[in-house]
Amino acid sequence: MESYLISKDASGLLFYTINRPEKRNAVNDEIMDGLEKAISLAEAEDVKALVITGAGDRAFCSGGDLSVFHRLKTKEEAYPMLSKMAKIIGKLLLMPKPTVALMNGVAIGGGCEIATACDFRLGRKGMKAGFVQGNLAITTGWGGGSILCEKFPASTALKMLTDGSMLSADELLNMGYLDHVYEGDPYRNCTEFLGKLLEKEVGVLSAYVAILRRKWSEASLIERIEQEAVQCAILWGKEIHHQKVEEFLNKS
Ligand SMILES: CC[C@H](C(=O)O)C(=O)SCCNC(=O)CCNC(=O)[C@H](O)C(C)(C)COP(=O)(O)OP(=O)(O)OC[C@H]1O[C@@H](n2cnc3c(N)ncnc32)[C@H](O)[C@@H]1OP(=O)(O)O
Repeated sequence: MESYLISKDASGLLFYTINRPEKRNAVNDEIMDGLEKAISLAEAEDVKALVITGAGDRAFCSGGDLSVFHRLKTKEEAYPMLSKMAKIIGKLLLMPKPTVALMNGVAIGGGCEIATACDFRLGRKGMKAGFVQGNLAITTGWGGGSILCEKFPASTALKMLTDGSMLSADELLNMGYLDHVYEGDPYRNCTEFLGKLLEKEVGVLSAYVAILRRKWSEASLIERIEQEAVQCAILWGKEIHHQKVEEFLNKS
């Protein structure tokens, strides 16, 4: 089974689907590479927006694949992985087309970081999301913390990050993290939410998103994302982090 799927519909939407439902769509190197490929493909003239989603109805993305990444013990071993995904999420953040996180299920840790980098976030009724990294004695490491602090009020962002709790779809909607909560077919709900955006010329969409991208570039957001990866790698190398990951893997 392909670990990710890339498809394009007639209305100009490019879909990137994380296809590892048996691992709650956890991110490994292949998923990172697939996301980078989808971001590149979305630059095509006929693409109006990039939609990121997950296979199945249990999880959007459960973050980094702990069964793989827990082998990374030191900050020197963790940094290349963190920096690789931080760079890809930086490309997602600044890509010249609108982006949508179609959150078909739970989003955890790095899964929230991917969603936060998108322009719009749609959540399936009943889904939950949480920046749980603090519970694993690390911080976000793929840029999600820096982007959250850029896009949301400081207290909202800091509470989400330091709390490390799973928040319900209604809570996420009320705080403005989700733009819409949907029931039923994800594709239909996504196209209905985008609505008249899909009638606009690509040049208009690109010009509008450029206003946001320019703001974030001038705020040195890419540099801040890189610093976040460096900081996460330092915490990653500490013993307490490895103990917390072992606890999760032993639970499983
Ligand atoms: C790389 C760091 C990155 C960052 O911060 O930058 C991070 O993302 S750190 C955070 C990492 N993610 C997590 O801690 C989430 C761990 N997973 C869970 O809490 C649950 O699995 C959940 C809530 C996603 C789904 O719970 P549910 O009860 O529906 O399923 P199971 O827990 O039974 O899991 C099914 C199956 O999937 C495997 N699984 C789930 N998440 C991950 C993961 N992140 N990495 C690796 N494997 C994962 C789980 O082990 C089960 O596998 P099985 O072989 O069936 O035992």
